[in-house]
Amino acid sequence: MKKHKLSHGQQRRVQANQQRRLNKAEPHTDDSLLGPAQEGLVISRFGKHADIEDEQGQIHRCNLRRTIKSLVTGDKVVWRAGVAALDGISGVVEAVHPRLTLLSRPDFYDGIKPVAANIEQMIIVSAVVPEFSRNIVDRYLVAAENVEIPPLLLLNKIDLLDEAARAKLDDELRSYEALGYPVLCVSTHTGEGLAELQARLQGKISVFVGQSGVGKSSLVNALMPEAAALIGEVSDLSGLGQHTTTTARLYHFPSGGDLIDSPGIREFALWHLEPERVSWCFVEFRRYLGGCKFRDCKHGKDPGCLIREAVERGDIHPERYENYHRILASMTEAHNARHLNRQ
Ligand SMILES: Nc1nc2c(ncn2[C@@H]2O[C@H](COP(=O)(O)OP(=O)(O)OP(=O)(O)O)[C@@H](O)[C@H]2O)c(=O)[nH]1
Ligand SMILES: [Zn+2]
Repeated sequence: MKKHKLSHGQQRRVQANQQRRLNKAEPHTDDSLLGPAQEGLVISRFGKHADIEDEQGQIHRCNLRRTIKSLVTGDKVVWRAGVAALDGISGVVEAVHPRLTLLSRPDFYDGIKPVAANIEQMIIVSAVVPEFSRNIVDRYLVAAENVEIPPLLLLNKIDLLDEAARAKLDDELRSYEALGYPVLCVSTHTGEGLAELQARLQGKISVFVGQSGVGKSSLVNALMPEAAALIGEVSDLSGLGQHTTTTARLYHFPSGGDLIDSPGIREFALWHLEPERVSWCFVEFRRYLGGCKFRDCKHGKDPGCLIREAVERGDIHPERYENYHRILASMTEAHNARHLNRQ
């Protein structure tokens, strides 16, 4: 779509409106009444406010300084407490610390929208029934590699497998462990593997991602019974009435570690990446990248392709190679479909 140009008069009006909005966003707090600067953690962000947890675990609803360009759940901040005002606001966020990681999603208006910061572990949940899907797992692994958040493969509903099926699955899983990915089999029904999962959650911020029906809600329920009911609902501590259905929220597991969750995060998926990036996201391809005979090698039938040769030698799993091409093909298809829609 073509953007049309604004006249000078229109531009001035747009600027004046923006300024008015900014003025409104400025905290009505009197700086002389603010306490000393302290560290905090963003539990949730909505509109012009954020719930900040202090180092004692207390939550304060804060305004944001105008200088803050972006603030999301999981951000570590510097903030100052103020006198609780009638509207429930009791502090100001002054600055945001640099982020270790950032999860974003495509946004219709802004292109891409940040959703959560500082996630340290992406738990890719899949179910072993109707069957374990390498293709889905590989797509999520690419998504995790792309945002550079270490993944953990979690196979749920393990109670539904008999011994033979379990042995077959273990073979498949060993090929992922060989790539350096940790793998864990659990059952929220029998409790198998949950203690090990709790150990894996310690000391970091995790997210659960995976397709509908794999058991993410059951997992949250099993690990955090009292918070599960809240997730995806309105978080409204002050009665301000903002609906935050899609806002991500940070929860503490009673057994240690943190979870950032929202319906949007659970559906986190792979969107368009450049083909070179997809190749890089297949960790076992990295050592060969740049070494193929042709610089623009598509790693298909091209002569002198190091990656295909590695598959033929048995150094790369044939299904990983197949899924790599499937991912590229589905991206091209989606890209072409979008392009057609725009014409
Ligand atoms: N047999 C078995 N069934 C399970 C297990 N965990 C979850 N389920 C069942 O799987 C179904 C889906 O579980 P949910 O927890 O709702 O899955 P979800 O991933 O949250 O799905 P959405 O809410 O659709 O995103 C439910 O019927 C659960 O009872 C398990 O360990 N074993
Ligand atoms: Zn190649």
